[in-house]
Amino acid sequence: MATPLSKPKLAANLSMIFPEVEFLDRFAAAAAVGFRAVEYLFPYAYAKTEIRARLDSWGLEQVLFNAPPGDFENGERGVAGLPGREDEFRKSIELALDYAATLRCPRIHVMAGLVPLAGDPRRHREVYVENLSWAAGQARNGSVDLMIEPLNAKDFPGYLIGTPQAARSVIEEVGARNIKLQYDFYHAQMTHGRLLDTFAAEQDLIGHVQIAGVPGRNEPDDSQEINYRAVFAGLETMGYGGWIGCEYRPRGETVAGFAWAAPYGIGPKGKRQG
Ligand SMILES: O=C(O)C(=O)[C@H](O)CO
Ligand SMILES: [Mg+2]
Repeated sequence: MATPLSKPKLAANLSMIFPEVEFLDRFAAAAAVGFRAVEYLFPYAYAKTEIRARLDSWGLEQVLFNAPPGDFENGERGVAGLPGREDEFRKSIELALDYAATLRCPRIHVMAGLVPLAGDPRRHREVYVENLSWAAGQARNGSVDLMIEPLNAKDFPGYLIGTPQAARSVIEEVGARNIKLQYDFYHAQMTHGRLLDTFAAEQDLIGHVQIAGVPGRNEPDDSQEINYRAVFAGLETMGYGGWIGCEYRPRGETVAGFAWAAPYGIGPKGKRQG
């Protein structure tokens, strides 16, 4: 029997899909195929008013972006857990919150950073907890949730937070209601599998979800390992009503690859969802 059709709230990740068009034109491209919400990595190369204008023009909700990650081009993946970078971290959060206010974005992913081979993970974790405690207080005034996302060790060797359990441990130690877990099914499958079980175990902390196919991080379709029809049905059964970020690299032209999303109203004839 076919899995009952769920109605996942899909958000377009504009850092990954529509690579064939300029970033600021991706908002129109997402709206044209039926998305009502967008997320991306870093908006800082653009004036926040430029982005706000596109969200308004195309009736899009901004659901997530990342705090500045340090020197991303040279391999840094966050500074929140890097000893000695505390001042830079605080300035990065102030900038991210300034963008979040204009973009009316309720979630910011705060990347933890990489632990060097000679580094002490305990010290890095200590710094991450201290920085997140400070940042949670800053974000609370603007009703912003700060997200922690476990990243898989194959793509992100040395990343400070590799499992949902490690994320939970940090969140519980920080003890702030606005620090939440970002559950990316791509990283979860690359790291541990048992996707819906681990989702259920951490659901009380989960504030955002992302998806992609495994192993290619391409379209989340039947050519890849994860059965997303079953995942969406499971999320619906568990009462997850949040956004699901489509954070995948299209194999070819983005719109040609939306067959997987057609049942959810996304595609060349996309009808606005919800
Ligand atoms: O890589 C991912 O899955 C993310 O969502 C991070 O925000 C960027 O690396
Ligand atoms: Mg992700």
